Amino acid sequence: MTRPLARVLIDALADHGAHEVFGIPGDFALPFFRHLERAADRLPLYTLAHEPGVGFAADAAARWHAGLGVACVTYGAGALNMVNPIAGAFSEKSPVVVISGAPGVNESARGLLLHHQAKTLDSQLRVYREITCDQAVLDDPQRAPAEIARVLRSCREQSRPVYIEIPRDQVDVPCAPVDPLPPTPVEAAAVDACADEVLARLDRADRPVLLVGVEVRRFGLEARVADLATRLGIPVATTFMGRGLLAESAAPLVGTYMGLAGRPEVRTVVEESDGLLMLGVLMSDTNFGVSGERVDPRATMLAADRSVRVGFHVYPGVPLADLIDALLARAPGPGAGRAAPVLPAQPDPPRGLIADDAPVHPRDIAAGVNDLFAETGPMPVAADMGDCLFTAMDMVQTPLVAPGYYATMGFGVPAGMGVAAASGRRPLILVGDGAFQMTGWELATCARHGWAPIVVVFNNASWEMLRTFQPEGRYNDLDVLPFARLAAGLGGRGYSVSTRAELAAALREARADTSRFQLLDVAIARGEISDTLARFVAAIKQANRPLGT
Ligand SMILES: Cc1ncc(Cc2c([C@H](C)O)sc(CCOP(=O)(O)OP(=O)(O)O)c2C)c(N)n1
Ligand SMILES: [Mg+2]
Repeated sequence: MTRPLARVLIDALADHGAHEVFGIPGDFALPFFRHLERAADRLPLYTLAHEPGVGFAADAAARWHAGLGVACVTYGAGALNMVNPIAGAFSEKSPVVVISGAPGVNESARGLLLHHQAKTLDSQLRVYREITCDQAVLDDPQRAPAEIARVLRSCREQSRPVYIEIPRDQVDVPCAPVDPLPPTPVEAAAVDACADEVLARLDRADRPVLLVGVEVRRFGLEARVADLATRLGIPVATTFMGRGLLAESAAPLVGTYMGLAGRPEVRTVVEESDGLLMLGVLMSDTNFGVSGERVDPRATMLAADRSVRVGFHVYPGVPLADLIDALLARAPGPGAGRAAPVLPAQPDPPRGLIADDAPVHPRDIAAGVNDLFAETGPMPVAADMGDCLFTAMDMVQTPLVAPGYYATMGFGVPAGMGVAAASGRRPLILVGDGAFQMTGWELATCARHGWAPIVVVFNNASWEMLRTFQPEGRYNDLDVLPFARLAAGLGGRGYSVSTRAELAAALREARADTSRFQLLDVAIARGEISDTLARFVAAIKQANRPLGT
């Protein structure tokens, strides 16, 4: 039984784990949006104001669901506007499906240059080939079902964005339904051999450690990894991007590894391990760039990107989930493994904000948020790039979406809205004044979707993180903007905060008002940065200092 191609694609997205669509239409996408609007019962459509926001929201929704995020845009001006968010999703292994409208199959035959066209009609496809793991152009309804099945399986299995282009004259063409493909075959003997060798190395090690990263979250493996660590009796650390993983479990968690920028006791455990098993970790500079000692590759094993490197050799085609299941099948029963490791004490996150007339420091925001969460329960958090992200490290562990590796600004506000759509919960958004000026205006779309996030703007009138690297740069001076006053015009409620007492009161009132978004415009003096950012910058400077200095 055939249905219009657009509806076949929408059903396939839902069948592969999509829960909603974020988008902005255009004339090349209008026919597809007509079907989207009719299919709202399967996939609700949320429109935003600017395509970067669409991409960030879809990325955050994908992370929240550990499923597919969907970003639907028009050809050219729309899709090319969204390149940065999708590049970030690729870097941070977020499974976003980009759907772009396109000129009709025969439109190019007229020999005219088409509006929104860049260099050539397939320039956009070539750009997206660089930031997605698979692509399809649905210009043939006979091949479309197989193309969609292939691309959506790639998205799920690789946890990376994919690109689907749908010419506007193909949207209503009759098309057969999509049969989801079976998982890509895995060589069981390779998985067994790999698991045997990994376990043997862990058994031989005096100081084995698990380091868990972003893929554990993306593939929904947190409970299995917690069980594995507990049964093996091996301490577990998370990477900067993996922060929050296992926080709710009984696993022997030592904390977040941030090299010289993190707690020395965590650094010691990781860097002095003689059997480091890294599960789903990105070998990035933000995870390892400020390491005290370079981890010894002979003592490390890395399972990521569907392969496992053990020392200097690699087992290709071994997905993380298959390895973890094989290790669990071999692990000793509960309590039969090594004696539970002695763990360094976890520091208490700052609490007890002193509500006085002192100016606000980033650590006061962490304390105020921790007090709030203790009182009324935790909220999911979306953080932008800047000191707000480093301050989030001092907040109690709650689900956090942030550009921890790709490090793009502009992520925070639209990502918080994506979490609101995906979770149905009220998020807390942390954003600097610089990043707010990029995508903060998306808050104006909250009212039509019924979202009421609490937004804390770290307003130091500065690109302060850059100033820590290059203090003499006057270009880091930004204007003091009245964000609280602007909030009302965008449909929200604003609070001007310049003292700790005003911060405490604003957090309480904002939490109580669920009628619209709440924006706390918190004045912070230039030069006042979180302790974590201060350590990170010092570590970067130390790690990058010229040899011999
Ligand atoms: C889209 C984009 N443009 C530029 C940058 C570079 C950059 C940073 C990173 C290093 O690449 S941090 C930073 C300043 C952020 O200012 P603000 O949001 O006010 O936060 P804070 O004052 O806390 O620093 C910039 C411009 C970036 N990360 N992302
Ligand atoms: Mg700033």
